[in-house]
Amino acid sequence: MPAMLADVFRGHPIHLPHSHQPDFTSLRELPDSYSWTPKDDILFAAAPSPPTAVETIPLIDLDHPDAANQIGHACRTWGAFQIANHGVPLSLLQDVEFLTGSLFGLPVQRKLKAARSETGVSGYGVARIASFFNKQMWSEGFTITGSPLNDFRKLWPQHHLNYCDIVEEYEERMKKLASKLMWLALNSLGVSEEDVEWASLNSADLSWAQAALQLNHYPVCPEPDRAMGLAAHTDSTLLTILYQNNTAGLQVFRDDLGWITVPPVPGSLVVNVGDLFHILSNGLFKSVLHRARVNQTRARLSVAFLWGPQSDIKISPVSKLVSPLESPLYRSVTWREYLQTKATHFNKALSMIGNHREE
Ligand SMILES: C=C1C[C@]23C[C@@]1(O)CC[C@H]2[C@@]12CCC[C@@](C)(C(=O)O1)[C@H]2[C@@H]3C(=O)O
Ligand SMILES: O=C(O)CCC(=O)C(=O)O
Ligand SMILES: [Fe+2]
Repeated sequence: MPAMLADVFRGHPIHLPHSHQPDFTSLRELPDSYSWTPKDDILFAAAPSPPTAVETIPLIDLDHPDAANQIGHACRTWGAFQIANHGVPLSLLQDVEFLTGSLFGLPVQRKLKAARSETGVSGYGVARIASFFNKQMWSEGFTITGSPLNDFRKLWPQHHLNYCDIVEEYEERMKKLASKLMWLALNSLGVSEEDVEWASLNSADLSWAQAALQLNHYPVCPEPDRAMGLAAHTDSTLLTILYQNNTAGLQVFRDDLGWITVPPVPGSLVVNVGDLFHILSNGLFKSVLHRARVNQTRARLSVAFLWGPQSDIKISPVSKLVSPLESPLYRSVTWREYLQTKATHFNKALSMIGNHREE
């Protein structure tokens, strides 16, 4: 029985005050505990892109004959891109958005019945990275790993089965899409299935992979310029596929450009390179630093499909991508070890896996 994501934080309890969430809707002013300054996050005030900025992550049509190269280029330059013609039915995206809105619209006491435990992954609460910041984030989240049945029964005693079906179908579609994207990106580097033996059993067998679904809600905020929806982070995944409702808020960071907003494109999905893909590609693909801002007029919802290998598979740079005269940039690591390193060292985790830490 492979170790599952749900066990990953058993030895890493974290105390987060899920139950002290304010009633976001009733606040006219931002409480001090939600007011961020550059002292709370050094990149908080880093150059935001002007509203007229033309540059943002590329939108790639998966039906385009050159899609693999476009994906490879986006992974090397931005670590993120949007996709159209991805094959996930619009009706399913709408169902997932409806489920997410309905979940966060429940009374807080009901949501707390499914609160995430201190050592758990699944359930309702603030993002796990909240423990690294002095200020609170203007958001609430719900994480799903494995079957959501038990949690959903507590949330919707009558309709939980319908919602479970939606999650199951969404995860099924997402895992096929994630695998397709991974191979398109790797193929663009000349890496094929024989070069990654743990993932190459046969392309229809995705049992080497696992995932978590993170639902996010960013309520309308009275003072968005001082608030933070989800603080800057990279995902620990191979790839993350993100659905955002029709409300801007996601930003990606580029050293040369600062924070760049990712405009919502109806029906499209955002793809982020995660830290494990950065490691696998020996640093050629960049795991993207991203965050979510909030606004004064429209609540924002997002759904992140966080995808990686089974917890005990060792990920190391593909040997074809390491020059014969150099050692790999990263040592090998399982997703379990990496999540645990991240739980303790947050954004330093990737450099801690590096083989050249003194540089
Ligand atoms: C598999 C996982 C990735 C994640 C930690 C988790 O165990 C489940 C939630 C994921 C999430 C979503 C919001 C941002 C993030 C950094 C966090 O705090 O929880 C990611 C984690 C991650 O990618 O490291
Ligand atoms: O809400 C967003 O746009 C970002 C969400 C995110 O980064 C995450 O869930 O990991
Ligand atoms: Fe993220």
